[in-house]
Amino acid sequence: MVYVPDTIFALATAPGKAGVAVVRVSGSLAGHAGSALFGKLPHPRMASLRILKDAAGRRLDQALVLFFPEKNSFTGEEVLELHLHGSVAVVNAVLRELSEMDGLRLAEPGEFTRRALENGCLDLAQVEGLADLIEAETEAQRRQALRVLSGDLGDLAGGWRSNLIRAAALLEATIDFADEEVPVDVSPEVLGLLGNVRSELATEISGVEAAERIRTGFEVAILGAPNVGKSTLLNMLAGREAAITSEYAGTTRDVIEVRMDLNGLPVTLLDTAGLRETTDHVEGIGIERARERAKAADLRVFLIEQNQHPDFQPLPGDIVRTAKADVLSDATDAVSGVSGQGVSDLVKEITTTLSDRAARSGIATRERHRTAMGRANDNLSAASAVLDLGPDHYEIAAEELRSAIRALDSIVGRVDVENLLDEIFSSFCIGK
Ligand SMILES: Nc1nc2c(c(=O)[nH]1)N(C=O)[C@@H](CNc1ccc(C(=O)N[C@@H](CCC(=O)O)C(=O)O)cc1)CN2
Ligand SMILES: Nc1nc2c(ncn2[C@@H]2O[C@H](COP(=O)(O)OP(=O)(O)OP(=O)(O)O)[C@@H](O)[C@H]2O)c(=O)[nH]1
Repeated sequence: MVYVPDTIFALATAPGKAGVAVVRVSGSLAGHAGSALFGKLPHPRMASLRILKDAAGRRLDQALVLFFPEKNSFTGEEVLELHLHGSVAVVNAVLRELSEMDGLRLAEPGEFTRRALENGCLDLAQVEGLADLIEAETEAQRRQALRVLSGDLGDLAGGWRSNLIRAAALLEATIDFADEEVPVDVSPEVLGLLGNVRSELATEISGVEAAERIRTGFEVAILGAPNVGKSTLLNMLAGREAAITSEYAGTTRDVIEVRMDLNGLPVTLLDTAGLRETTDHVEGIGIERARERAKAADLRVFLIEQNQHPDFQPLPGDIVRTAKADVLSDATDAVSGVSGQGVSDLVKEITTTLSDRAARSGIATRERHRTAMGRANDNLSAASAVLDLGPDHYEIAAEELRSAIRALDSIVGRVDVENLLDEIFSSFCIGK
């Protein structure tokens, strides 16, 4: 018997009151569900205004409806979209009506996208891009996610794949004719192909770190002695009273986080406990946390009281400013969270530093991609090494090429990814 998946439905827009709410239905019964709710289906992919009614003929809502035939929809299945008045009562009534129809059930998180993947409408990298696009809060995140959703990573991997398949074919041809006179030595061409792929892999691998930061955010820690004005500066940067400030040294103990959008880059600012020797147990824990988070941060901003020698060492690339610019006679390279002096200059320096790092990102965005590319790269360097040993070793080289191709195929989910799917889709919201 042919397996027919359930028809699924869910609210696709955010729950709660809204101008319009979209309920999506996908599966072989989507068209039936539409006919049951409002009669004759509209032209495919054309919006049409209809009265939705329950099984007893009572009105549920007046809605714009869309029908996508099989193979011509987001999921690749029949899809029905109901653009409802966005009230809790309307949405609940329509969801209840759908749940009472035979063969229909509520979708699991990410299940629409999972079907798009299973039906070949999206590859695995595009699914990741879609997840990132929905999570995107800043411009850099949106642009990066959209690139992956559009298939750029799959295209890149596909290009490498073609080159490696050509290289493998050249080797196979030589292997097949091993006992005969082979007129041409294929190894220069094969090495050329491998060399190109390897250098592009190396570039992409080196960009993943920056792309991961764009995805998850850069961390910037504000550090300095107690009372130097770290919390006051954080509040000025955040534009709100995120951290408690006081004249008592040792006020901040937990790490305070503030999310910001700096020129399109997602940044988490960290306010930390003032660094000093202390006998206070709780303050000591705070200082330990401050040191750990500062170490892991992408960038550190050190605030230093004029004429004081801090007992901590800025790393190269870190930013150093003198505190309390407003009470200094010479406020060069100083900043004040009270008067705002030097703040825009500080923000500019943080932004420039992080933008330079973000610019190193390529197309690949995840550790998963880096691992796959790294494995392919290892296979290719092994292949290149054995090629130099002569035609007797071409079989081994060809095997390494096949492994490299398999590694690259895992990027788009062509192989070896079944176990990943649950993990990837569990992060989706229902209705996506
Ligand atoms: N109302 C609505 N808006 C939406 C979506 C949606 O599902 N519904 N999307 C959902 O995420 C996004 C748009 N993405 C979509 C991607 C593919 C298809 C689609 O029908 N694809 C078919 C046909 C392509 C074509 O004819 O050009 C296909 O891929 O075969 C629809 C929406 C954002 N906006
Ligand atoms: N004049 C002046 N006073 C400041 C400035 N920044 C902070 N202060 C004052 O300095 C004191 C300490 O400020 P905080 O922002 O709490 O300092 P902190 O570095 O977070 O202190 P800890 O939590 O103890 O590490 C408060 O009385 C602030 O009002 C500044 O730029 N100029």
